[in-house]
Amino acid sequence: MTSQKVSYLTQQQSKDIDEELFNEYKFSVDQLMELAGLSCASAIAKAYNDTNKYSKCLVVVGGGNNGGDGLVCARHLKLFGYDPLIVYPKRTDKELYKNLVRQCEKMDIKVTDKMPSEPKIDLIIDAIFGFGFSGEIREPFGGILKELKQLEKTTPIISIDVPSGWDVEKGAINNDCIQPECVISLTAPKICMQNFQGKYHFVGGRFVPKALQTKYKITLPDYSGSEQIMSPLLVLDPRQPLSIDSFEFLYQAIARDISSVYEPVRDGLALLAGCYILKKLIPVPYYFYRTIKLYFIPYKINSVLLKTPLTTNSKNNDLSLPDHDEHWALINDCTTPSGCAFAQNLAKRGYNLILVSTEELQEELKLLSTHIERTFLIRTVTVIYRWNSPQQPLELTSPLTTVAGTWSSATPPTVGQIPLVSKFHRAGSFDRLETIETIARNANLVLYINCTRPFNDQNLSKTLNPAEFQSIVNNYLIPPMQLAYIVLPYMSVRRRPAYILNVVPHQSCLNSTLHRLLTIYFNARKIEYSNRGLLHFQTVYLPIRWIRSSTDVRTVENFQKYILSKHGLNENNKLIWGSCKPQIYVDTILRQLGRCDHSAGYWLNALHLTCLSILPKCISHKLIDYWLIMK
Ligand SMILES: NC(=O)C1=CN([C@@H]2O[C@H](COP(=O)(O)OP(=O)(O)OC[C@H]3O[C@@H](n4cnc5c(N)ncnc54)[C@H](OP(=O)(O)O)[C@@H]3O)[C@@H](O)[C@H]2O)[C@H](O)CC1
Ligand SMILES: [K+]
Repeated sequence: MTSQKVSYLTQQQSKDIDEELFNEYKFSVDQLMELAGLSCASAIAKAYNDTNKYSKCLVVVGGGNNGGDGLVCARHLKLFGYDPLIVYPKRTDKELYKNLVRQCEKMDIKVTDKMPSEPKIDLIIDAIFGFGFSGEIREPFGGILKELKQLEKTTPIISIDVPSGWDVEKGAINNDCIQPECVISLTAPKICMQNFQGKYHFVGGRFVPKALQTKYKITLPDYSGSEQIMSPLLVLDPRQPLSIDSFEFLYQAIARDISSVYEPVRDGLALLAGCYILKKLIPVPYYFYRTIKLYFIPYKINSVLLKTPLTTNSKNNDLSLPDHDEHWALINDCTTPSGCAFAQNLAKRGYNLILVSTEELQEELKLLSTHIERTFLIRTVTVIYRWNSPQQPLELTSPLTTVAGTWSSATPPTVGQIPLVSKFHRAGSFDRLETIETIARNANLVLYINCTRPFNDQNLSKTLNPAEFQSIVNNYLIPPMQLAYIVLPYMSVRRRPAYILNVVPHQSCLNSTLHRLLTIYFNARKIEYSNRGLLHFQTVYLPIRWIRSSTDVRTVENFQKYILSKHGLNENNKLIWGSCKPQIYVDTILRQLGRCDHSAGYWLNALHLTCLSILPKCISHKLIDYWLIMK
């Protein structure tokens, strides 16, 4: 999914909208079918664009409009250079369908009744049933779907609108159901697509007038320009071993705020999720396991942490930190322009910094850390996230090991006290928590979450291939989430104030998955924290212009190089300052946390920020824009 929000339709809604398009809006079936089929062919051409590898397409056509879409799609595929073959076992006795078949035959597309016996096919297009499907599958389609299920092992299946045989709302109801690699939802995804685990999900069928959309209170894709399809909604490559902390989780979690639904069983689920062997013993679908793990473990851990306050005052306590009385701030994604600028601003005020960035940027991270230590005479610790190699434990690059306390195997730690020594490393299950907990032990003032990636930027997600997109998501979206889940309770236990500042450089980020997830999370935890005046959460919009002007962001490497060349490092490899002006925010944060004297400046800033937050976005963004230029 891009983090763009699109409504999921029930079967009834789909039928109602369909009917209204025909009856009220006076579209004819063939008009909409043409557009539907064209979007499908366009999506296929986009996802399977290597016509040397993917040439022979088997289009399996059912008796309803979904089948009609398939016939149209076949015709366009032919025009796009593919070699389609149509299997049409139960021909519809209607003029429209006869015409569609004739058009195909005239274009040298073979139409047969039976599945080819020795199919040498590269792609299968499933146009058997769409949202009109219900009940038990009747023949000949039962047999055909069984055959497709076998072929699925070697050949990608692309389903039009709904994977055939799936319940339009419940999804795949048993293991016999096909699992397409790609689905092109028409008009909007049907509810079953919330369980889709394939590689590509497109939305097409750009024909719904605004008024109809308003009437049904649905959100449809925000197609760019003249596009007939929206870029993949959810991009996962099942062939690549997925990091357990994948984007899919966010997608699932966002799809519904499960915290309220599952509250009564939350602890049970968290425990289940914590059992690494569960995945091996019980064949639960991977996404399910992943979801419960990522969503429920934090709750469990949080409660453990909250119940086990660590007596940091005790002299012989393992966790007494040498820097307990110092101010430490954590900056996530500190190699971005704004992250870098915030780091320098905090350092200027005497804060020691925990600088977090991803593996690919470790050189830059080192550079930044040295630069800051030298310039501001403070201490820094660098932490690297390594999300792409789940086998390897996370590494801390600086002396955090020395401040994390010592443990003996005779007194193993509790969940809340996981040490860094490798023999306690809980591979798999609690992977990565060590780092995060260590951060929590050390960051005694500000937790800064920097979310400066324009994930919603449509052009970006379009220009990156699925693997790259996923890597960006894993690298830049998940760390802040985990930090938020794990670090906050820790800080709360020690009565350390936490200030989450979510910095976004692009308007679209305000609708981003991360932002929404953080908001859900913080709203849920607000009472717990705000009673003690410990949690502040704020999103600020710092417009940075590089996104719009970006030229070549087709690869992650280029993307990062681009960021660095533009905002992080110049050609001489010398650090330059970030492009935003964070001083004002840093001041405000520190004052709000009581770390600075209150002053007229504080109130002005507070007022300023409050005003901005209550103004409509379109105005506040303009104002901040203007304000930054003026400064
Ligand atoms: N507004 C839009 O988004 C548009 C979407 N289009 C496409 O139209 C389909 C929906 O088409 P519809 O004709 O309403 O229904 P289907 O094609 O999905 O299904 C009807 C055919 O399937 C047969 N069927 C149904 N259930 C079974 C079953 N259990 N076993 C076997 N066969 C079944 C049914 O057979 P009958 O014998 O009952 O007639 C029909 O043949 C939508 O999904 C989009 O793909 C439009 O093209 C444009 C507007
Ligand atoms: K289908």
